[in-house]
Amino acid sequence: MSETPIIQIRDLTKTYRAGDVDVHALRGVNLDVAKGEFIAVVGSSGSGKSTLFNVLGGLTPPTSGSVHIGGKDLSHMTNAERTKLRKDTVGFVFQKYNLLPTLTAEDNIKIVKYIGGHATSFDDSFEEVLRLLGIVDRMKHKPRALSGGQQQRVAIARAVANQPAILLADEPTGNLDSQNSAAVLNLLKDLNERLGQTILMITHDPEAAAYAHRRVHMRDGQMTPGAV
Ligand SMILES: Nc1ncnc2c1ncn2[C@@H]1O[C@H](COP(=O)(O)OP(=O)(O)OP(=O)(O)O)[C@@H](O)[C@H]1O
Repeated sequence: MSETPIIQIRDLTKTYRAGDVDVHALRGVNLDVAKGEFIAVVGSSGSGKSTLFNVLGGLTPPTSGSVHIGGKDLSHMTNAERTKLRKDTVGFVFQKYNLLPTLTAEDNIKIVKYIGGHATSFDDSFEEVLRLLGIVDRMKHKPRALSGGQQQRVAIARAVANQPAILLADEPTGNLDSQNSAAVLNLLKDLNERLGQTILMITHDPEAAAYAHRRVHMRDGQMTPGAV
């Protein structure tokens, strides 16, 4: 029995207006992502990868085409609906960890829950996530007292704190040495395999892409499939 894909993208276009010039960042992208997949999005600089993530994450509206996440159509959402999508359905991890320097690791993670109006203490299932990420004993530290790899793990914990339907990771190992990169990639793999987290990850690194089940290529705003 085949389930409806958690992400369905059809004929998606995004055109930016830069002065008098139209920049066609996405030119008809089609993609289905099954629940529980881990997909690497690869492609040269300027091919449209970040634009695709910005549309999927509700940060920017598409120009045409459709995007369904968990059955909801993003292309016709109001700004308020897109904000809700960002809060409830999508988790983001970036190359820069974007942690608040004055807050402890614990509060950096919990802030998502405060904003979301949810519980202010970690429940048992989230303690499991923290254990998986290997940061239980780092919760009282501020970001400057953590290594880059540890900061990225805190950022990942924050991204999955609300149990998002999809996790979007944009070059999550771009700032890390090879040892920390491997640790972060193994954690993403664990989140995927043990908790069934659906993950899309942009990367320039073929070794990072090899952690995914499937690799898709962006080129000039279009997508071509590719095997890992
Ligand atoms: N806000 C914007 N206004 C105008 N043009 C933009 C904007 N954002 C992106 N672009 C253009 O859209 C195209 C796709 O950019 P995008 O950032 O999506 O590519 P990318 O594949 O993520 O690149 P990189 O790997 O360098 O991050 C590029 O030509 C870029 O210059």
